[in-house]
Amino acid sequence: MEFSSAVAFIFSILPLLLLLKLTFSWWVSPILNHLKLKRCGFGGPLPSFPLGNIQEMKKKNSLSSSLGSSNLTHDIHSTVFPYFSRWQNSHGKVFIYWLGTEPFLYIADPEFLKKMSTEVLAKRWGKPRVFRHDRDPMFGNGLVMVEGNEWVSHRHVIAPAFSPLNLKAMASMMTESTNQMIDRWIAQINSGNPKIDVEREVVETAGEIIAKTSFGMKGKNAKEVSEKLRALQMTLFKTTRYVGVPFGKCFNVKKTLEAKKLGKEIDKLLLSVITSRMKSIKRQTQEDLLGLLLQGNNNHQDDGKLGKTFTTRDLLDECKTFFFAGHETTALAISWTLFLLAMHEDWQIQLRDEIREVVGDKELDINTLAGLRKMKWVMNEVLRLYPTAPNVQRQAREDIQVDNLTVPNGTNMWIDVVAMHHDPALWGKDVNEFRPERFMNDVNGGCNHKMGYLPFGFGGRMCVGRNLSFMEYKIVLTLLLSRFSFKVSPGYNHAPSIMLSLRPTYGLLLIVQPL
Ligand code: HEM
Repeated sequence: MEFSSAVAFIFSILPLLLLLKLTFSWWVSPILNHLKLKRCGFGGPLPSFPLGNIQEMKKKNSLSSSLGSSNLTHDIHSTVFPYFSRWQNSHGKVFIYWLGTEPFLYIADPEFLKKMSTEVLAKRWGKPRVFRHDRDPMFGNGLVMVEGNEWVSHRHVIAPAFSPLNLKAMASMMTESTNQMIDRWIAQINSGNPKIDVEREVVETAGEIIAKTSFGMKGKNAKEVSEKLRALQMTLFKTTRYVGVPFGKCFNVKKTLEAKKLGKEIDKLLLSVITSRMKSIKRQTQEDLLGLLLQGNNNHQDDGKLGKTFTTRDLLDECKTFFFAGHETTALAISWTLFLLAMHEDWQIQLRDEIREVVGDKELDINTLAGLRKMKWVMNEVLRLYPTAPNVQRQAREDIQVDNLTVPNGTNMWIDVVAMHHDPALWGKDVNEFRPERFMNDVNGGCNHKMGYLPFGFGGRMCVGRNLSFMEYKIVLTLLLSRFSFKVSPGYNHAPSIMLSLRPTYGLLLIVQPL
């Protein structure tokens, strides 16, 4: 065969080869995987090609996704995850379901989780690759997504930035933003409207706080970055997504392009902050997270690497990661707390008394805040009933043996924290009641399994920012409870739902009265 006809032949069979490859990876391979998982001992709802179980996941629960204003129940699992609640009834607390052609191991059994996680070191866990691409504009290769030895070195550099000593310097930034929010509320109340959507307000304030504490941005700039980052999150999570489905992105090209554009704009804004801070690295005095990371890496090299670990790209991804992982989870914990306190006036009074005794006229610093014990029980109980990070995800990077079951290498995992936090078998009959005192003498709140309470995840990958969130939670609540009392507004519609975090779908309308 002549050279030119050989080339022509190769080109003519290329589409066929491509078709075979796609057929194998999207059709044959998932079927083989399904059979393998069945052989390994896992059941679950029957998937169909190409959506897997997505169709069923979109079906609304018969209870409907809104609980209304008259039924302020905390029994929310079947509202926020109706499909998991249905599948649990027929397949138990551990089963396989499918997002498109990707298998996910659903876990709501803490004993299974304990056995599985003791088998695997933190650095050997993966994060679902199928989410990596989807969430790239938000997290890039930041700490939430990075794996293996790279994760070890990122975590090693980042963790000390959250030490109590470093957090101390951030308290005043938090107080400043909260006081600005309080001034807005007073102006609104004085104009005759005491109904405030506390979720919208607190999320906005927490966005500003994290922009200040992460990248040292203030005023208009902080607002712009935080607004763009939030717009990106909305674009990615407010629309119906077909993660795991072949050509899933094509279902929503407009939103995908919008997310990409926002991602680039944010990168540009943050990049200018990072480069100007790198130039003044020797004079580095700012005590925000970026400043601390730069100080920790201050032997600036010419090859684009910052000292031990971080490139400029790494820093950019970490700044975005802090923003996304940090601000909404904390803000929603504060918002759900205000809601629960509005329902339980006795606890508002108890916390106000504690604030008066422990804080009084003292400065709001980390040592003083440590004395707010009841406030910590309240935070724990709020994160039990309304875990703002409602699930934890992993991917197996090796076969994992749990008793007589094998979790095959590559299996994605979805740990349903909402289900475990509302399981009467773990917490008893009062599981759906707000009882902060259950944490009085037990950090695990009386849960009968130590892996049944996971608001901040588990093992070596547990939330690195939890100290920052404890401090922010206590500062914001102390300032708010010292100035206002809260009641649930008759217009509030109780509809917790998932948009990455667990949030109130229609906002959180409370009646706020100055004390
Ligand atoms: C109430 C507030 C918060 C909650 C409920 C929360 C919850 C979580 C959860 C469940 C995880 C996953 C852990 C796992 O995979 O086992 C996580 C990881 C993480 N969180 Fe938080 N978080 C909060 C606040 C924050 C804050 C304030 C920051 C930073 C400013 C932050 C940064 C991170 C990062 C970077 C990770 C990834 C850690 C790693 O994989 O090594 N979080 N968080």
